[in-house]
Amino acid sequence: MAGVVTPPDAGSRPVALVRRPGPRLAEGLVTHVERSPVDVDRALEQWQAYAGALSDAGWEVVEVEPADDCPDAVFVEDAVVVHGDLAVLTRPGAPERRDEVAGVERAVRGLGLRVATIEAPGTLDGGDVLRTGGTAYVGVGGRTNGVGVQQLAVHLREFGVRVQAVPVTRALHLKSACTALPDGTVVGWGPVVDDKEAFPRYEDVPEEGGAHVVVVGEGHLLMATSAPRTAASFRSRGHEVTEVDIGELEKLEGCVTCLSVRVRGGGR
Ligand SMILES: NC(=O)NCCC[C@H](N)C(=O)O
Repeated sequence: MAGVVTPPDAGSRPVALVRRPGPRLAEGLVTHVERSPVDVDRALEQWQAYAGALSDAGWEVVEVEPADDCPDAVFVEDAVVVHGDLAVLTRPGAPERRDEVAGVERAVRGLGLRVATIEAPGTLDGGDVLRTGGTAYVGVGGRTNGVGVQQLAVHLREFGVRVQAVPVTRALHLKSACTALPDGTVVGWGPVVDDKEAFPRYEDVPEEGGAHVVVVGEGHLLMATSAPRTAASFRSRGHEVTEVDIGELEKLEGCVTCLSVRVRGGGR
């Protein structure tokens, strides 16, 4: 498949972990949207194009072993938070998703990362962890609880990261509601951002999908095609924007951020 290598081989490019969607994808959880039929073959094509876009942007794309019994495994970001050379394996808030973590652990160990864990009664989903400017904002109220935030803070203390809990009640994850541009501006879909004041710089975007940006290079953003007006506005501000259609994955409340875990430096 274009752009994807399975075993990690030594190289200087930063690594992006991805996990291919399995045959049970259409059974994935939905919380804030109505369930609609998912075309699994089309989702696989869209995922391949997403992985290809990361590769084209300079990332070494490494596949986590498939987890065919876990419908939501493609949303690999939720199973691990990688900071420097440390991989914090999560304890997903949805019990249905906890079996996803074992394969992700093997992948991060294979990359040479150190491993820490979130333990019961803590819960944490990677999609709730928004890092920008030395702070990790962690969404609490959906899949992540306060104990999970405290445990993450302990794990990230060695990096000098400030951890701040923020409420999430209107979206699945914090990063379903907002993400950050390279300059630290948090961009969000207003109707689902609980506390805009939590961020030093915050801006509304005109489309829900516009709240999801992955910074894949200097000034280079990866976004979904579902937010063309936001993409145009970011381009007019000097960003390069690559757009990918992830429509089948959006039906399961997925977004561009949750389909990969970016490992910048560290590990090997
Ligand atoms: N970080 C994310 O936004 N992950 C999306 C997870 C979607 C999945 N259907 C779930 O409900 O867990």
